[in-house]
Amino acid sequence: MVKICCIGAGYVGGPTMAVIALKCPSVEVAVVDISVPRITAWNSDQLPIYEPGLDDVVKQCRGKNLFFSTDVEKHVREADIVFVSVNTPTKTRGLGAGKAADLTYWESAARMIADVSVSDKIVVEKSTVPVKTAEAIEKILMHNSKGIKFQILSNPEFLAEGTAIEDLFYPDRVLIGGRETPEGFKAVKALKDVYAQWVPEDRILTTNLWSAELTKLAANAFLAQRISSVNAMSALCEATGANVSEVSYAVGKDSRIGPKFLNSSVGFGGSCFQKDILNLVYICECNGLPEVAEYWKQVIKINDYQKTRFVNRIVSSMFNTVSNKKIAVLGFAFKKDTGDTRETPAIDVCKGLLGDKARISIYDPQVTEEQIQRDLTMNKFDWDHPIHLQPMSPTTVKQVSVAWDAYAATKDAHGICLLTEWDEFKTLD
Ligand SMILES: NC(=O)c1ccc[n+]([C@@H]2O[C@H](COP(=O)([O-])OP(=O)(O)OC[C@H]3O[C@@H](n4cnc5c(N)ncnc54)[C@H](O)[C@@H]3O)[C@@H](O)[C@H]2O)c1
Ligand SMILES: O=c1ccn([C@@H]2O[C@H](COP(=O)(O)OP(=O)(O)O[C@H]3O[C@H](CO)[C@@H](O)[C@H](O)[C@H]3O)[C@@H](O)[C@H]2O)c(=O)[nH]1
Repeated sequence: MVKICCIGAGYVGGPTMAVIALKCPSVEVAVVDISVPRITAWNSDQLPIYEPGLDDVVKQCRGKNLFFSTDVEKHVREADIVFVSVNTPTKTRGLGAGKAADLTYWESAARMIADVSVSDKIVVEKSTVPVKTAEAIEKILMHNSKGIKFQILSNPEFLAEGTAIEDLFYPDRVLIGGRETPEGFKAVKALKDVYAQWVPEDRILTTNLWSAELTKLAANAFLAQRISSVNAMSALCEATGANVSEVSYAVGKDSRIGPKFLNSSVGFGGSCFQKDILNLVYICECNGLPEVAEYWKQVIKINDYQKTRFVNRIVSSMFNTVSNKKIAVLGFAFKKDTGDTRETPAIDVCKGLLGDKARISIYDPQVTEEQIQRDLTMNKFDWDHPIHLQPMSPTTVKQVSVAWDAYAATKDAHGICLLTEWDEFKTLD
């Protein structure tokens, strides 16, 4: 029986491994994490993340061929294939701060794999990493002096939150990059055999390591660029009387452009787009490509501009002040069907309104008051570290209250900000 171990039981590791376990009954899958509360939650009826369809998949396999554990070393030692799906946050200090990926957690996982292994293994990069990371990981693993052989593969994940299970069941593509050597090809085939149990062969792409690593950053940059393009257009629409929904619909009808990812918004959020583009920008700069870096930086600048523009429009339309006015915020998650608030535009909008002394009443069907208060008091990029390493916020923002439904949040409000497109908001009175 093939044994898989995944280090990191987060938004990617949990759902991805649950689907592998479901689709490959002959594979034993262990998902391990240093966070005890997270693993406890994965083993309970209240999973640590909200994702449609996930409960059902986990219930079908947990205890059979899917296990969640904090015994990281034991499961790594026993595995044939080790996925690494740990945090790769934006660096907050030192060289490349504010842009480069912080590979602390990745490196410590790689060193642990090297230390505890007693047999050859395939190590799979599931986290999003800078191009050429595999080279560094190889160095760490190969210098183990025990004669154990490791093959490194890059298998970036393209799932989107809120549709993770659907995306994993029917992926547009699965990408596997490996070394172009006989051992590399053999490792690629071993991983391909796992996915081939439910993904059609023509959707499993194999490339060299660097292409796979870079494709992940490129795909996110292209997606985010579409949103910044339509959001930039929304500013011009508002200035001219054009309607951005009509414009984007008509533009998307061109089959060369296509209709997806053309919804204008308060700006994109989520743990990936900004982080991955900043990382791409840094890589371009390090490779002596300042023009290319500048080009991608603009995607982030427009995103920040859109969030600021939204706040400014609210304030200017309310006699240039929201001081002591009650503003209702409907939706705090970065998109519908998730409780994830990482880099949600709601944080910037709320902070902007608080800067003008508004009173804010927030309702989101999946986000707790505790999370909202943490988000509004946390420093930039602190959110992307393992939970037990995040700073606890000693204070709460007094002008912010959290309501139990949309009507309570909007009662007596001077203005309403609709920040997440939850379906339940469509049918409100
Ligand atoms: N969230 C997404 O939609 C998504 C999609 C594709 C790719 N990614 C990438 O996947 C990676 C993981 O993202 P995520 O959203 O699942 O993050 P996450 O924070 O939800 O999960 C990461 C987990 O790794 C654990 N961890 C960190 N260091 C560890 C170690 N040394 N040993 C064991 N466990 C450790 C943390 O405790 C945490 O539970 C990131 O690189 C991200 O960019 C994310
Ligand atoms: O037309 C659109 C589409 C999306 N968004 C916003 O963009 C953000 C990101 O949305 P989405 O891409 O659907 O969710 P993520 O879970 O962040 O998924 C992205 O980031 C993941 C992590 O790398 C990748 O795996 C996915 O392929 C990629 O879609 C959200 O704030 C959305 O509201 C828009 O503003 N307009």
